[in-house]
Amino acid sequence: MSLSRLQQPRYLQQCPSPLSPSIPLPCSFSFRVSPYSQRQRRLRFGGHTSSVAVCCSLSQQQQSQILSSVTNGSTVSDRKEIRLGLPSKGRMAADTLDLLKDCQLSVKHVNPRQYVAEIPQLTNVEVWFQRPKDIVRKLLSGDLDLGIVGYDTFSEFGLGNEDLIIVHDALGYGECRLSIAIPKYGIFENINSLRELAQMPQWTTEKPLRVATGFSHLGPKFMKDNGFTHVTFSTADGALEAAPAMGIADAILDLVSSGTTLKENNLKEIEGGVVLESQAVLVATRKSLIQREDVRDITKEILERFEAHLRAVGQFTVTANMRGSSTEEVAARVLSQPSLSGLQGPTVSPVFCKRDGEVVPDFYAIVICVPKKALYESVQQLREIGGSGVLISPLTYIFEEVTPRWQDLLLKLEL
Ligand SMILES: Nc1ncnc2c1ncn2[C@@H]1O[C@H](COP(=O)(O)OP(=O)(O)OP(=O)(O)O)[C@@H](O)[C@H]1O
Ligand SMILES: O=P(O)(O)OC[C@H]1O[C@H](OP(=O)(O)OP(=O)(O)O)[C@H](O)[C@@H]1O
Repeated sequence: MSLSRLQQPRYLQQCPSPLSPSIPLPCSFSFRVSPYSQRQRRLRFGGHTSSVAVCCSLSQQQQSQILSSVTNGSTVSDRKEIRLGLPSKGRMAADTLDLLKDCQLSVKHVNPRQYVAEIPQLTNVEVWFQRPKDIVRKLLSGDLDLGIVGYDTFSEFGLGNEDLIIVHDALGYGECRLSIAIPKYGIFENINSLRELAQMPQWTTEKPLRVATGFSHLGPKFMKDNGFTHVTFSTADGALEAAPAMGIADAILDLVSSGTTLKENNLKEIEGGVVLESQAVLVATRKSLIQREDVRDITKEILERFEAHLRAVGQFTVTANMRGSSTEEVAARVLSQPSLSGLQGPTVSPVFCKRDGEVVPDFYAIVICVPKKALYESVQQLREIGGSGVLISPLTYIFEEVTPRWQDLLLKLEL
């Protein structure tokens, strides 16, 4: 499909305005950077600090209102094209494009100010660049068929809706965890677990535990599931780590990857405080997959490419020469070594030469895949059993006979 067609206003008219945020939370911080360490969170509100706590637990009624508002969008059968949502900016954007490129699915993005692009290898697929949370909302409303987001965003904005299906749960980037953190000092000095935090006598109806978080769905649910009765939540668009030091919150619930931001703000994680582990995932809507064969075909192709690439990323191909009496004898020697069994066992091929006018096997060439982590160990084991001329090459794709995640998906769809 040519971009010129995509640029026509019809598409822009078809694309609905973004849904309102799933949870209307009135409070957000604006801040300017002060001359402290980059990861220290100091917020300034025109020279004054402000203390705001907004209770944002969701009632059942609110949740069902949100769900019905997001599921009443356009139906998938209205559209002929297949829409894939990709993060428009932020941490996930570049890595997502890199993954697609590594799978020979480069996105052709002619104009960086436009939010629509194409993947020439995928017929009839429109790429829409959106904020991760909007990708999830638009999957729910039926305005996207497929999307790539962090599992945290999927869980927070997907609200457990069964129409969203994770097609690939481990795309290998955007790794982080959603975790509770508390100050290292003061009344929290000796608190090291969620249980201890819940049991602190300080939390009462009048003075509940105040948690600052951007995860207004997962936060209250997690705390309730873990026995916190006296707890309120406040929110902000970033720099949550500043909230305890500012006196706005007692604890925070935020994403952590290296842990540097917590450390530099005198905060610590606690045992049992991880709500979820996250990385980038490929999501599709059940409706699109069930109703449209072309969506299933494209999903299968993307999934197969992802699986083949990601399987290959951790492996090297190793070839070596070896003397021996037969292919079976050489194979047995290779298999006697723990790191040399490859993905399905070694390939052993005779290398022929002409001796006294006769064509005979001179030596054997073996080919195996070895995990990158076990490379040196494997080379040593090969040498021990007589391997020579060891060649190592990177692997690009490993296509298996079947794609396990595709089989799982068909089962989930009952197809
Ligand atoms: N250390 C980290 N902190 C935050 N997000 C991380 C981290 N490591 C990986 N991620 C992933 O990146 C995503 C954040 O991406 P991005 O910066 O675009 O989001 P955002 O700031 O939440 O989006 P928005 O600007 O739309 O509110 C997270 O949802 C998570 O999946
Ligand atoms: O464990 P670390 O590696 O230190 O990363 C964690 C920090 O990264 C994210 O913030 P980000 O940098 O995206 O800025 P934000 O606070 O404005 O969202 C997140 O909200 C944490 O603050």
